Amino acid sequence: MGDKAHSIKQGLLQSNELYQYVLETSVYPRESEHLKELRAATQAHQWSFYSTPPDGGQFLSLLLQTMNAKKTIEIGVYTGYSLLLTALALPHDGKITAIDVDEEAYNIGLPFIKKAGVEHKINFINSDAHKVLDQLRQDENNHGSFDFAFVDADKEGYKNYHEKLMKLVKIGGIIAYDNTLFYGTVAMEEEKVGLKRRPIRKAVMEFNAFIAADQRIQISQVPLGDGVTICRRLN
Ligand SMILES: C[S@@+](CC[C@H](N)C(=O)[O-])C[C@H]1O[C@@H](n2cnc3c(N)ncnc32)[C@H](O)[C@@H]1O
Ligand SMILES: O=c1cc(-c2ccc(O)cc2)oc2c(O)c(O)ccc12
Repeated sequence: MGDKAHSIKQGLLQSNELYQYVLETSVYPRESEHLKELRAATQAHQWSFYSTPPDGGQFLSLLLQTMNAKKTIEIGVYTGYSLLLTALALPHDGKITAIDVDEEAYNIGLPFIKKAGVEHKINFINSDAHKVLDQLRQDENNHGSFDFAFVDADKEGYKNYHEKLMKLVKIGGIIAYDNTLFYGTVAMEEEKVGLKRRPIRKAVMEFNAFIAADQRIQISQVPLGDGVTICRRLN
């Protein structure tokens, strides 16, 4: 179900055919039915392109399970594709703090989260994530307590999120940032990028340079989905 949902996009690959090949060979056959259903329900929504692409999602799921993540934080939930894949990847007693200003979008995905039997792992906070991170930081018990963070919200806020998350994620923990190649616009001349995308492209480019210079983390720029940068906290 919903396997054509991403057929109009080629992601960052050379061709649509190659992207379809990856999806149909390696991703869709292994995607949970709950994720397929949530993805299909999201298609009717006006910002369905916000949803984490299934190939990027599959990678995050592998990462979460490889590192035995138990306590995670997600900034930018939308209808919950990345949230549901995280909840499915965590153990039964895993916990996710999920933050978004848009509760209506979350309610579109919630029935699928419930059907998958993983709602108990999720603490959804309907608020501005910058404020929530400030509140979490005020309690020292939260310092170094998260195994994993996924950031997929306001791209202009990524630098700010990074400083706050560096306190909350444990040494050896992972912070994953989505859209760090932003449709490939980061490598395009500004004049060739549509006006609407320019401010986000600029913010993403500044963030990429900033993160590359941060010696407190190890990084890898993964060209999956819309580009995901994986950061491991070193100290
Ligand atoms: C790209 S979508 C997230 C997609 C989601 N990860 C998924 O897989 O479907 C970005 C979300 O960030 C939320 N957002 C933007 N700025 C925010 C902020 N300052 N605090 C909390 N949520 C924010 C938006 O409401 C939107 O739902
Ligand atoms: O085109 C977008 C825009 C955003 C975006 C920009 C600013 C915000 O405050 C929130 C979201 O996010 C996107 C995204 O995550 C994606 O996967 C594709 C496109 C966009």
